Amino acid sequence: MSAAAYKRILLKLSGEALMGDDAYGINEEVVSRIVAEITEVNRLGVQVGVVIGGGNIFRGMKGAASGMDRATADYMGMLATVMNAMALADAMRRNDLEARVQSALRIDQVVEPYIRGRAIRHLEEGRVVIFAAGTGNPFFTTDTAAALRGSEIGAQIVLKATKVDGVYTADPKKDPQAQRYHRISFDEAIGRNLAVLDATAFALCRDQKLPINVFSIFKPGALTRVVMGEDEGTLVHS
Ligand SMILES: Nc1ncnc2c1ncn2[C@@H]1O[C@H](COP(=O)(O)OP(=O)(O)O)[C@@H](O)[C@H]1O
Ligand SMILES: O=c1ccn([C@@H]2O[C@H](COP(=O)(O)OP(=O)(O)O)[C@@H](O)[C@H]2O)c(=O)[nH]1
Repeated sequence: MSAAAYKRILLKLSGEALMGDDAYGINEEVVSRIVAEITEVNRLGVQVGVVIGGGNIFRGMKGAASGMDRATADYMGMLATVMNAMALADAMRRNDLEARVQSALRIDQVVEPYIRGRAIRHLEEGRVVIFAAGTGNPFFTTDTAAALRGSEIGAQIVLKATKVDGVYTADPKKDPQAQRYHRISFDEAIGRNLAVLDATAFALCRDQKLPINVFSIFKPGALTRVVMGEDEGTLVHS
C-alpha cells in the first residue's frame, strides 16, 4: 500500500534546470535523475502529470527583447517545450516507465494532441502524461500551463521543481538576506509580488484552491519527500 499523501499530482519541471551545468539544451545526467525520481513516485501508485518548460532552449521574452514579434517568439518557446517533453518521455521509456506526450499545439505526426479525457485515462492506467506546448497560447508561461492542467486533471497539488528550494521573502539570487517561507498563503504570495511563480499561475491556483509546493529540482529525494507529505520547500496554500 502506498503511504503517499496524494493520488494525483501535477509536476512542473523547469526547462532551464534540464541544462544542469551545461550552457544550453538537455543534460542527460539531470534528466535521468529526474526520471528515476518520477519512477519512484509512480511505483508508489501516485498518478503523475508533468508540465515541462522550455527555457533551456528558447524563451519568448528573450526573442521579443531582441526585436522579434512577441507572439512568434512565444510559439517558438512552446515548440521548445515539445522537444523537452519528447526527450523526457524517451528517457522514461529507457527506464521502463510508460509515458505519453500530449501537445497543446497540434503536431499529430509527432505527439498526441491534448485531450483531457485521454490524459485522465492514461493517468488511471499508471502512465505518466507529459503536457507539452504550455497552454498553446502566446503571452502565457508553463507555470500557468501547470496551474491549468493541474486544475483540469483534478490534481491535488502542483509541485514546482525549480532552481531555488522554496519561496523566499525576496528573490534569493538577488538578495542574500532573503528568508525562505515554510508555508505561505496565496493572498500573501500575490500581495507581496513574490516572483517564484507568475501572477496568472498563482491566481488560477488560488481560485481553484489548488496548493503549490515549490522545491529544488537539484536536491535528490526531494520529490519523493513532497509526495510523502514531508516537509520540503515551501507550501503555498489557500
Ligand atoms: N520570492 C522569491 N522566492 C523564490 N524565488 C524567487 C522569488 N522571486 C524571484 N525568484 C526567482 O524565481 C526563479 C524561479 O522561477 P522561474 O524562473 O519561473 O523558474 P522556472 O524556470 O522553474 O519556471 C528562481 O530562480 C528565483 O531566482
Ligand atoms: O502557455 C505557454 C507556455 C509557454 N510559452 C512560451 O514558451 C517559453 C518556454 O516556457 P517557460 O519560459 O515557461 O519555461 P521554463 O521557465 O519552465 O523553462 C516561454 O518563454 C514562452 O515564450 C507560451 O508562449 N505559452
